[in-house]
Amino acid sequence: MVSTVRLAVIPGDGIGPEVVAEALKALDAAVAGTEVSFEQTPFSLGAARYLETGDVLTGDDLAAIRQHDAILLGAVGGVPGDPRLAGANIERGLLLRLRFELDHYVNLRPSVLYPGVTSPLANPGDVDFVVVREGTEGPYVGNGGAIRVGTPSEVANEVSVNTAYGVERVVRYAFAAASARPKKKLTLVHKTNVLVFAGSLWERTVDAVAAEYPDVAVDYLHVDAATIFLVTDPARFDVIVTDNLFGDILTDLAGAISGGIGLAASGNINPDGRFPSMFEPVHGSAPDIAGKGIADPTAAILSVALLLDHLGHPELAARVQRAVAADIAGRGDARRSTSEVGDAIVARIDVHETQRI
Ligand SMILES: NC(=O)C1=CN([C@@H]2O[C@H](COP(=O)(O)OP(=O)(O)OC[C@H]3O[C@@H](n4cnc5c(N)ncnc54)[C@H](O)[C@@H]3O)[C@@H](O)[C@H]2O)C=CC1
Ligand SMILES: CC(C)CC(=O)C(=O)O
Ligand SMILES: [Mg+2]
Repeated sequence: MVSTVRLAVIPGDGIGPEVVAEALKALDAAVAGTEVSFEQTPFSLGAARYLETGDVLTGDDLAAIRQHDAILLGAVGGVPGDPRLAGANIERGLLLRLRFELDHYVNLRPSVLYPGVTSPLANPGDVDFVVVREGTEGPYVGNGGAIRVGTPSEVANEVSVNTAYGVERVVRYAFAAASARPKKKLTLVHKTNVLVFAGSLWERTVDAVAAEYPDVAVDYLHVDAATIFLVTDPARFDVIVTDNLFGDILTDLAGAISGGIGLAASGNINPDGRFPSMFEPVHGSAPDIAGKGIADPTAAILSVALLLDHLGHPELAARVQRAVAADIAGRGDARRSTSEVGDAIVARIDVHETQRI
């Protein structure tokens, strides 16, 4: 059946537009010759737009984005500490607002150590796990405030919000994901020994849902210990379920052990399908390398694979993933530009049908 997907494209700031350009080339190649096509609408959003117009995300922007089936985002945010962006809070006003308004309660972040990738770990073993990070609650909701700001007696609060409704739905998603994977293991990561109220809610919810999934082995790690095991024994993980903040931190580490942040893809999923889900690399706008043409676009390209899978085209997703795996296997130490990596992956997507990897 012929289908046209309405795709909102937010290239964003820094290396965002550079990697999104390559991701779109890969998307075109993946759907070429199929009955799936994408109708793209670009949205100019991010720090650059704010500096030009003073707008971060208007009601009209949001309404227009909602009309799409999916979103591809590069990265947003300027140079950390740039005083011109002090009042804007691009990350909260744009990125987090999209995640909250579009109810992206699952932030899905797979980590796979592809053959040929150099991990900084001596013996990484079989790294193939996925972090299911809660995406709409936790300390990122903006529930806080400060008094006596700028004085020696300043007090600043940032409250973590955890609701039974919010925790249960993401835990259910994580169990279903674990049950569908070969290892069938779920690890709750939290800090229940000190964050006792939220920790207890997460623990009780996991225990309750676990009763419905006797096939899934469940364990628990405090987040500090989880960082140890991600480095010493990442193969022990299968599905990690955790809150918004811990998941943010753990997935940069997960990216680093699986070959670098330039390979780490993610999906901000609204599993109910009421709103468009949003796919983006785990990394940020990397102002330190922006404009140099050296950003690795692989994470953005793998985010396209997650997008295709989410839209019900696992065979097209696999086409992209196989091309990436083949490119990675042959990379060696040669440094390539952003577009050279994109072109090489696209070439492998194109030959996919004749040269199965
Ligand atoms: N989803 C998003 O839009 C995110 C936005 N940010 C924003 O991005 C800006 C920069 O944040 P940072 O903390 O520096 O994190 P970052 O992820 O942008 O960069 C961290 C380090 O990783 C490197 N790096 C990142 N992506 C890479 C790639 N594709 N290829 C090669 N190297 C890569 C960078 O050069 C830098 O050395 C900030 O404004 C931050 O708020 C940060 C994380 C996520
Ligand atoms: C604004 C931040 C929450 C973005 C980020 O670092 C992430 O989602 O990984
Ligand atoms: Mg992050």
